[in-house]
Amino acid sequence: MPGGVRVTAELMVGTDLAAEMVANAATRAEKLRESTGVQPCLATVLVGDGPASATYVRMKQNRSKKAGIGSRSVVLPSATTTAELVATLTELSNDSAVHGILLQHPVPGHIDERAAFEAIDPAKDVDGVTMHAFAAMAFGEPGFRSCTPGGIMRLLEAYDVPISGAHAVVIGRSPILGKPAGMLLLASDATVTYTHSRTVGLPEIVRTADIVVAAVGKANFVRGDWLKPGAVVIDAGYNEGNVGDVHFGEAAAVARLITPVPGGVGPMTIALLLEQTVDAAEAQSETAVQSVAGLA
Ligand SMILES: Nc1nc2c(c(=O)[nH]1)N[C@@H](CN(C=O)c1ccc(C(=O)N[C@@H](CCC(=O)O)C(=O)O)cc1)CN2
Repeated sequence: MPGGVRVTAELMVGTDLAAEMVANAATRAEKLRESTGVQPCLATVLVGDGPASATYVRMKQNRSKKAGIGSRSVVLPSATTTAELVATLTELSNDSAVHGILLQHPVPGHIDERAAFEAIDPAKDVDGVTMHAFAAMAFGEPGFRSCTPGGIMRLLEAYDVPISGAHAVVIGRSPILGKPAGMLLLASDATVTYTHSRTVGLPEIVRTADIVVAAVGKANFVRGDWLKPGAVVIDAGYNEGNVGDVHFGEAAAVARLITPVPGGVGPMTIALLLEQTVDAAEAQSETAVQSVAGLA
């Protein structure tokens, strides 16, 4: 928690809710193992040696392990080509012992990340990065959610934030965060404004928001005087040193509700990943049973 600041906003804490979700996923994983002998398994794919990405992947593996979810770790060199990465993801997609696949974002710049994401079988896309998952989010249909955006929606729900009719301003348009976050908010009947690096007059636009989702990857980027008093502020930033995209001290004096960094959106991201891995394992073992019975 950022120290020494005057906080008038209520904190939207993700840690407890995330812990509940992980405990629930662990119970379901255990039940599945007892009833079918199947242990949910998440394959993580990391390309290159970026220390932050390596840390996040390790966190995902450690938390999987604690929840009784198996993990398969694939680490590829920075020079990996798009074709090689696609081949790895296709192989994992065809491996019946793997139920969920996560390709850590970002991949090195020479790789076509969209082509790589699309090599993930939608049934194993527990990180919600394929176009299939995006369409389900956009149309409000069931399916895997991108983990941070899905986690944000759970937090908004847990804190009874009215979404229908609210003006939500999303800052950032990354494929794993800003874009799907806007789609999920739209599917819940918010009026959504996407903003990004080419947006003109960003502070004025943000000042009209009832809900602000900051997902730019720039530490302390959103200032207190950009916010409408009483706004709900979701800080989805994960910058070096555990600093968010929102200037917490300034924003917490203006907002009604605000997520802290750390302890806000971050833990929800991993909790949803584990929950969706168990969802995938349950669905795949059900399909396997049906196919043995000649029903699938
Ligand atoms: N394929 C994906 N790539 C990336 C994603 C993603 O969801 N899918 N998200 C981001 C970062 N990220 C996971 O990869 C991530 C960042 C931070 C946290 C987190 O829990 N942070 C803690 C603080 C860190 C700590 O406890 O040491 C917090 O906010 O409380 C989780 C996930 C990038 N790429």
